[in-house]
Amino acid sequence: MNERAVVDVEGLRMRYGGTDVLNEVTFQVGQGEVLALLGPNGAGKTTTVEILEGFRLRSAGRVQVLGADPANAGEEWRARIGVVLQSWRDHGKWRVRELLAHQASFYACSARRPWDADELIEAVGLTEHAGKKIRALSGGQRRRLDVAIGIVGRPEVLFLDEPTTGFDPVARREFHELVRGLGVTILLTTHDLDEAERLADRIAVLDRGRIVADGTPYELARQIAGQDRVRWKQSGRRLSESTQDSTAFVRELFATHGEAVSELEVHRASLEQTYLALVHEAEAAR
Ligand SMILES: Nc1ncnc2c1ncn2[C@@H]1O[C@H](COP(=O)(O)OP(=O)(O)OP(=O)(O)O)[C@@H](O)[C@H]1O
Repeated sequence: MNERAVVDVEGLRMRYGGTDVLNEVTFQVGQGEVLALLGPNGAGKTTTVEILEGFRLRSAGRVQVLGADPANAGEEWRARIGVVLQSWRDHGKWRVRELLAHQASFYACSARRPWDADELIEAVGLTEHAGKKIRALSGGQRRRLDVAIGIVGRPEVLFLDEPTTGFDPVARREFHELVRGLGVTILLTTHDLDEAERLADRIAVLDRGRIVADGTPYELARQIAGQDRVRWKQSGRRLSESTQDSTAFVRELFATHGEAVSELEVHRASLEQTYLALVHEAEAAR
C-alpha cells in the first residue's frame, strides 16, 4: 500500500450473488489530487465510491481512506471525510440555513472548524434561498445544498458522485469554481467529460468492474495511437500530418523549415474521443 495516498485501493472485489461487479480494482488518490472516475452505466463507479465511504462492505481487497479501513473506521474518521449524497429528501420540512447550521453543529468538537452556515450558503450560491424549506428548492438548488452538506465539516477528502446532474450551465460553472477552490483531495464520478477535464488532475476509467486506464487526460490521449494532428502552411501550401509526439514533430519542423512555416495548429484528441476509444478497446478485448 502507498503510505502517502489519501485513498489507496488494491485488488478490490465486489460480488453480488455469482457476479463480480468489481474485479481487482487498484488505484490511488494522492494528497490534494482530484481523481475523476469515469465509466459506462453499471461499470461499478457508485459501488466503488460507496465502499470508500464505508456505506458498503467489499467482498475482497484492501482499501484505505485517510489511513483507515472504511469498513471499520470510527466517528472521528467520518468527520474527516465529506460525502455528497443524492439529495436530502427526508429533510423537506427543514429550512436551508437551519439544516446547514444543524449539520455544522456535529463538527463543533472537531479539530477543523466547520463552515459558518451563512458563509457556506453564499459559497454555494443559495443566499436568496436560505430561509426556504428544502422541499421548495428546485433540483439544481437542492444539489447545491447537497454539496454544502458534503463540505460543511471542511473534510480532508471529498466524495462527489455525479455532483452536477440537473445543474444549469451557469450553476455548473460556479460549482466547478467552488470545487477547484476547496483544495482538498477529491474522488469524483461523472458522465460529463467536460467536467472531468476541468476538475480532474487524473482520470481513471472503469469498465465492467475493471480499471482500463489511469492517467492525466494527456497521458490517456497518448495511449490512443496517432491521435495528434498537426496542420501548418509552408511555402504557400497547406500541409497536415498525424503524429504520436506532436512536440517532437513541431520542434523538428521548425528546425528544418524555420520561417517558411506559418499558421501552425496542433489538434490533440479530446477527452471524449479518448474515452470512447478506450471503452471501445476494452469491449473489443473481451
Ligand atoms: N445491491 C446490489 N445488488 C446487486 N447488484 C447490484 C447492487 N448494486 C449495484 N449492483 C450492480 O452492480 C453493477 C455496478 O453498479 P454501480 O451502481 O456501481 O454502477 P455505476 O458505474 O455507478 O453506474 P451508473 O453510471 O449507471 O450510475 C451494476 O451492474 C449493478 O446492477
